[in-house]
Amino acid sequence: MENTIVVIAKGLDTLEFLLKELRAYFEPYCRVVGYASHATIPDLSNVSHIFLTTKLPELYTAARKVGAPEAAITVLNRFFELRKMKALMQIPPGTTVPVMNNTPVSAQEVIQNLLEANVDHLHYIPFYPGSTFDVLQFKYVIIMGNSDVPLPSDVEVIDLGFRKINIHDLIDVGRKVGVPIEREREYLSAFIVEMSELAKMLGTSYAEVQKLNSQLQSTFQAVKDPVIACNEQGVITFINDVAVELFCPHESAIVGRPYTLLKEHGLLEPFFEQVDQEDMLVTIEQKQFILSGQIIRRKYEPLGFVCTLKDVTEIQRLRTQLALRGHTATYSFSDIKGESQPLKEAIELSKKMAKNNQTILLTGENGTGKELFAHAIHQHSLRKNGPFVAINCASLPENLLESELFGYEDGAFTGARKGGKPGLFEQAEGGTIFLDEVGDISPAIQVKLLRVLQEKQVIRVGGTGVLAVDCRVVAATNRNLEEAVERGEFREDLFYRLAVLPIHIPALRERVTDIPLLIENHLMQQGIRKTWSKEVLELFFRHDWRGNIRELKNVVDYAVTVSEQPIIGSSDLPKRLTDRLAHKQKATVVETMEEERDLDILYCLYQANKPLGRYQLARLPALRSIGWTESAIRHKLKQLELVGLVRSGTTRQGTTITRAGIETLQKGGRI
Ligand SMILES: Nc1ncnc2c1ncn2[C@@H]1O[C@H](COP(=O)(O)OP(=O)(O)OP(=O)(O)O)[C@@H](O)[C@H]1O
Repeated sequence: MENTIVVIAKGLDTLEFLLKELRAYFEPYCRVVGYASHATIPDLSNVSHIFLTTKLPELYTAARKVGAPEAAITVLNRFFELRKMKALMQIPPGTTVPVMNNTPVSAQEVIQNLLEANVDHLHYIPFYPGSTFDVLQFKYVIIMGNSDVPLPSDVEVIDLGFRKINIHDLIDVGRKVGVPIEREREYLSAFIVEMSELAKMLGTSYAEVQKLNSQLQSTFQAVKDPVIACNEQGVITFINDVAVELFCPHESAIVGRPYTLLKEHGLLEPFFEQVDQEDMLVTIEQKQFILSGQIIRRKYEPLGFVCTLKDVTEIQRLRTQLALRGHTATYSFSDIKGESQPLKEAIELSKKMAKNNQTILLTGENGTGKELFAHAIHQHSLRKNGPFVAINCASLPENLLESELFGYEDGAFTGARKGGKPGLFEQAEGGTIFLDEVGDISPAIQVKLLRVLQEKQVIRVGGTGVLAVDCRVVAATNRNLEEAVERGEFREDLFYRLAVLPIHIPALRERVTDIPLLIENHLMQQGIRKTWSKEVLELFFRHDWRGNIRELKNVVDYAVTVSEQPIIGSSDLPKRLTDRLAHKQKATVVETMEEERDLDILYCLYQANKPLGRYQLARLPALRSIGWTESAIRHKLKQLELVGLVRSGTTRQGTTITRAGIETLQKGGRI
């Protein structure tokens, strides 16, 4: 399963807001994508986590239809930004206030949230598009970030903003997908700071805020590590059960009492004295913990401190797990299934080249198995006992990719870790580094990479010292790098350095005889057995498989999920696949694969009926599911413009289809 999280929302505004929040927490460790429930959601059978924004059954049904049966589907727990609640607290008790949202269920959900948080001094009534009562009879209306209904100006609108994701949901899933502990701790501290600022703002004590917000309480209980917060007088304002167990198992009603009541309270003293401390290794009850504390200040005024403890054995376990995930090759040649001649030749060649120490360049379309080959080559090489470090060069912004690859020195940029950080080339010492999507790297990184390949040396970002590295490079790309060189987009000298030993991985359409074996193997891994009608297999043999094995696996998962018969027939296949085959039969003019691919893009522009940028095109499920990337779309649009089928604006105005483009679609039987 891919390390990808999907969020499905009812409204686009909410979706956009939540995507930003999720991406900030999970990226670059896990990909996050989102869909509105009314849009066509592509097959998600490869996705590990699906989040729904609200409890609506239609969202659940949408997720079940496209997700793998074993994917975790979670309804996000969400809560308002606490500071926004100040306005609510000032409404006189007993006032009737409509709570507006885009459906009755979500309006009710917000009311429930408010009541659970003990903000129960008001009488709330759900209000949504279509509600029959006249809003004018009320003095206040609560809205959540947007209002689909125009509101009269004499009603006081209290905007609680979009509800944010409960930090507990982030932490919980973050641990499963490999978000580092540092980020978890950073979020937790920020959350506590927000709480304490709110307390000050409302003029209440921390304890009152804690009472006010049961949501917060459950968050702290759900955090599995001890958390203690004190105000500036050293009075305990939060403590979760794990911390009670560790520091004062025989006491009760601890909140509101001085921290000196805790066992080992001397450890917290520096924070009380407002001395900022580095993380410390401490031993409590014969167990080792990392103690981190944060002094909470608003402007220069101290508000107290928060301490968290992390069990060292747990940290070590997580580190090993991450290291194992990132730094070992998990597949060998026996995992590459297929008996066709082109595949056998690619395997034989790879086995021979594996023994050599030279740089290998794997080429092939998306989803052909390049990554699988890279793992297998490492396992078959003399470096097999060394690390295998993989990175997708297209998935990170330029500066992050640079520091990931080459490392950085202390103080290289704001937020740089103390003591610097070794890059992946250093971490791959004695092993192999796999540079996936190498064709997408920027000119600046191309220069740096060339240096590593030529000199076998790296210079960390912000550093001057030269470090010798000993690792073998295996790179992969789905771009035609020779063409990129001709167009001046890829350095020629780097191309020759990378393509010392080139291996081409054949596309699935060049080895359709492997399809039955691939299907059987894929289903066997999930313990499923199914029979496929002859008609379906014939369709599979004729299909273009532009997303290759990844697309095949998705189609198979889809068919297995929707089929209710013992034998899978063509009616169980995704519509886009059968549609495309139907179009293909109609087409007389368009024959080559390349032209088919052009038609896909032209058709999307035709359907959109307005200019679309390459970013928007790359996010269309119809193009993404068959492997179109943003950079591939950019090149294709340039080609189509040259032959007059599309027109692009001078700046970022997007691209439109021309009359000639529409005629091409007609000739191709698409419209
Ligand atoms: N010969 C094969 N036998 C079994 N599974 C395969 C084979 N080739 C590819 N796969 C599976 O197909 C999926 C795509 O493979 P992989 O990620 O290696 O492709 P890729 O060429 O690196 O794709 P991309 O260019 O998009 O990164 C993976 O789930 C992989 O396990």
